[in-house]
Amino acid sequence: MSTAPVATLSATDANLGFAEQLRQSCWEDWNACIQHRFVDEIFDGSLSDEVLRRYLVQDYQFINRFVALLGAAIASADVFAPRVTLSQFAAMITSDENTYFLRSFDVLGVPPADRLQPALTAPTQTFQQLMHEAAQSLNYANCIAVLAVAEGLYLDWADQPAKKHLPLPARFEHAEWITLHANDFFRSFVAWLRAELDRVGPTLGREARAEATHYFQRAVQLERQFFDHVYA
Ligand SMILES: Cc1ncc(CN)c(N)n1
Repeated sequence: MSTAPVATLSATDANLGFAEQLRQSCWEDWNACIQHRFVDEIFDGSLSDEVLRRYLVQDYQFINRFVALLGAAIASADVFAPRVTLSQFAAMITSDENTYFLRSFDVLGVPPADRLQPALTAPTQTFQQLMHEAAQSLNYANCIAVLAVAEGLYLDWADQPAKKHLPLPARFEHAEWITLHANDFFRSFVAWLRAELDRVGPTLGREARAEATHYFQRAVQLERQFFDHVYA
C-alpha cells in the first residue's frame, strides 16, 4: 500500500465515534470533493459531455473493483446481519447503477472498447489497487473504511443542504447520478456504514486501527484526485 503521508488522529478526537474521527482527519480533501467543480456542474447541468464521458468511462472501472470489495466485506464480516445489508447494496449497484452507466454510455456514444477495457488513468489504477488491497486483506474494518469513503463522500456531495433547493438538471445523465446518491436507501446505507465503523473501531488494536485509518485517508485523497483528473 502507498506510504503517502496522511493526517493522524488526535487525542481530542476521542469523544467522537471512529467514523467521524476518520472523516475529520481528512476534512480538507473531503470538503474539496463535495465543493468540487464537477459537483457544481452536474447540479446546474453545465457539465460537458467530454468531462462526463471521461468520468463515467473511468468510474465504470472503479465500480468493477468496488463490487469485488463489497464481496470481500461480505466474506470478512463477523456476523450475518452485515452480510445481508452489504448484499442488498451490491444488488442495487449491479442493477440500477449498472444500467445508469449503460444508458449514459449509449447517449454519450461510448464504444464497447471504452466501456469494457479503456486505458486506465493513474487515479483509477491507484484506486483499483487500494480496493484490491483492502479486499485481499480480508479484514472487515479495512473493507468498511474504504466503502465508507466511497459512499459517504458521495452522499455528502449529492445530498448537501446547499444544493437541496435546486431543481434537478434536465438530462438524466446528470440528474440520475445525483439521485442515485441522494435517496433514502442510500442515506440509510451510509448511516449504516458509519455505524459499522463506530461498532468495529473500538474493538481494533492499535495497529489494526492505524491500518483502517490509512485505508480511509488514502481513499479520500484518491476521491479528490479522481474528480480533479477528469478536468486535466
Ligand atoms: C470514484 C468513485 N467514488 C465513489 C463512487 C460512489 N459509489 C463512485 N461511483 N466513484
